[in-house]
Amino acid sequence: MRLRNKPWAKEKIAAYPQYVIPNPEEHKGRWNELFGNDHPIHIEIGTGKGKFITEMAKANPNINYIGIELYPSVLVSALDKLIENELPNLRLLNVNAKDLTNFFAEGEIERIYLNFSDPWPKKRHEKRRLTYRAFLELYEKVLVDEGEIHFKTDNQAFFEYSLVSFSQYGLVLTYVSLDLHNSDFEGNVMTEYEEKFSAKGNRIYRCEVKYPPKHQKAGL
Ligand SMILES: C[S@@+](CC[C@H](N)C(=O)[O-])C[C@H]1O[C@@H](n2cnc3c(N)ncnc32)[C@H](O)[C@@H]1O
Repeated sequence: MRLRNKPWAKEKIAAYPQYVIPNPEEHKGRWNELFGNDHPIHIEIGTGKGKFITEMAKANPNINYIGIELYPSVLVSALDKLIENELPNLRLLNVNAKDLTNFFAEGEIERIYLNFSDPWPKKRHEKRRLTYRAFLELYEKVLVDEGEIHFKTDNQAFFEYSLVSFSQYGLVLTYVSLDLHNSDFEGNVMTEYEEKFSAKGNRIYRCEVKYPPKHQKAGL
C-alpha cells in the first residue's frame, strides 16, 4: 500500500489542478460550469491508468468524462495521458468512491462505468466491492432518473455476484455478454486490465443496467 502512495505522485497531481481537480466538493452541482457546457457527464470509478476514459473522451467530444481513482501513483498515468491529449471534456479526481455524494449532486451524472473493479473475493470483504448494495445506493443518489451502470470484468464469480446484487436492488438488465470479445458488441474500448487479461485468454463479461424510474420506485 505504501508503494501506491509515493509522494512524487501526489506532487505531480498537485501541479496539474486544471486536470486533477483538487477540491471536487466545491464543484458539487456545478460540474457543467467547469466544463463550460451542458453535455451529459459520465464517470468511471476506479479509472486506473486511464486508457478507457481517455479514449472515450477523444471519441465522444459531446460527453463530459470524469475519471475517479483512489491511488495517486496509478492516477499519474491517467494524468500523463490527459497532459498529452489536452482533452477539454475529461477531468480526473483523486478520491474514494465511497464519498461520491460529497462531489456530485442528485441527478448530476448520467452514466457510471465500472471496469475491472477489484473483485474482493473473500466474503468478509463484500462491502468493498463496487457493486455491493451500499454502492448501488450511493450511485442512485448522484445519477439522473433511469441512470445507467456499465460494468465489465474478467472475473466470473464477481460478475455473477454483481448480477445478483443488481437484480436484488431492482436494476433492469439492458445488455449482457458472457464473452464480450467474441460477441457482436461494437465500439468496445479496452482498458489496461482488459488488454492484459484477455491476452492471457480470459473471457470478458459485460453488462449494462439501468435504475428503474424514480416514480416507479416511489410506487406512484
Ligand atoms: C483492478 S483496477 C482496474 C483499473 C482500470 N479500470 C482497468 O480496467 O484497467 C481497479 C482500480 O480501482 C481503484 N479503486 C478501487 N476502489 C476504489 C474506490 N473506492 N474509489 C476509487 N478508486 C477505487 C483501484 O485503485 C484500482 O486502480
